[in-house]
Amino acid sequence: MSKILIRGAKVLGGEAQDVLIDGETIAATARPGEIALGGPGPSAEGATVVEAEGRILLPGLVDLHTHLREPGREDSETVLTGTRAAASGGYTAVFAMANTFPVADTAGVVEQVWRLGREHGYCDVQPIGAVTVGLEGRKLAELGAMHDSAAGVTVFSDDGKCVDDAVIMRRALEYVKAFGGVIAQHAQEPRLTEGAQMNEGVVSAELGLGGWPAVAEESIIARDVLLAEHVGSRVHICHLSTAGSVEIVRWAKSRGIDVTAEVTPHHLLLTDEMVRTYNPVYKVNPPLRTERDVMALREALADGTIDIVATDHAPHPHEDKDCEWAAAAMGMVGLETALSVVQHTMVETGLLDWAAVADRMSFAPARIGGATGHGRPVSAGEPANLTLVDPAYRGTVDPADFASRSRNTPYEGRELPGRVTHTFLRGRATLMDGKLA
Ligand SMILES: NC(=O)N[C@@H](CC(=O)O)C(=O)O
Repeated sequence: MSKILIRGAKVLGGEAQDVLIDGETIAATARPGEIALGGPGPSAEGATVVEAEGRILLPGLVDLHTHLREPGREDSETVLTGTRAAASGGYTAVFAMANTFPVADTAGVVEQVWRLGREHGYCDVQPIGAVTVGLEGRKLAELGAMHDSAAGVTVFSDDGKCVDDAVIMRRALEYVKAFGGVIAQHAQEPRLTEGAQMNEGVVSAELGLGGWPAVAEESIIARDVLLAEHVGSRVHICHLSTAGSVEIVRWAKSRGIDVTAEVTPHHLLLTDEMVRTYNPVYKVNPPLRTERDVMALREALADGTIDIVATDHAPHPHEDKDCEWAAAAMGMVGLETALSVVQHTMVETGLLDWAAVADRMSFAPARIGGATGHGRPVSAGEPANLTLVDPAYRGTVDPADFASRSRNTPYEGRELPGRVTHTFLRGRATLMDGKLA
């Protein structure tokens, strides 16, 4: 059994402590020096020492919204490359979206993705099952069979597409209620977004690009929180992007409706002004919105209206992005920059402390998705799923450094703070001194 002693890190940004990992679990936490000096409790003899003074120790990050692309689009990402990217970004568990080829709408496909995650061992992969067959929105997929499979699916989503039929959405909410599952909705009213290319507003009018109105997102969220209330079931809203969406979720929570919501790092930082460059790296679903929306999303993440940060890591190969705006695929990679963007937008602005970051990026997503063994306190007896961050680091984003197979980052050349130096999955370093194991 291998031992690792992490010395002097600020646990969740608080007091500096020593943390001893023995095998797959945290064996002890103590004041600096205590464990090494052979105080009472487990011995650190023979342990590999990680000097971590000035660093922040967090529970391993959990991403509720990752596109791993396997099966079917291995030219963009595979379970292996995507989980390596996850480990690089400090993640110990990711939820893999169902919009693969074939779609993850059967027990067979979700089990395949889950097995690949286990075999590669960089990060736990929890497949998300499709809500409807083929993501077509017409017929419920085999939700029960996916739940009962080895993959144990509890989160279902047609992400990339909206479950726009209210009756199908109602049935899905009713169905998952039986086993405590959750429907993660991609809120996009399809008729209101036909031909949409970017946020509908001043910039879209000036550029003459098809507008994507905020109401297309907000109307679906309003409907779905009411459906969740009616059915007495649980709904999760993917990638909130507008100030109005925040208001609806805030209202729903004040009514006691069982709703949770996520925001992506890019919606916390970037606006539709970027589209003036016509660089398709900024093309994403939902689209980048306005400064006012960005500020509302930050406040909502700070006050808990928005529960979590989820990356919506959406890898695309060069040829699908290096083309004219209208033809380009939507989406950005995010796993390897998420924590830095959150540090920049939320911690360095004073909106969140590190303990709250641990909540929004580990505790809460693990709870929403039911990721066993993840999002646990950093204390003795818990599984050693941990992330070590150097918050003082300043560097420029270079996509050539990415472990992801795709490079479609909107942050190329941008200076962002912080760096994940180590990631531990059940006591094993998947990332050590910034290098993948
Ligand atoms: N978020 C994105 O812009 N893209 C996602 C799916 C989606 O369209 O939501 C993808 O799978 O590429």
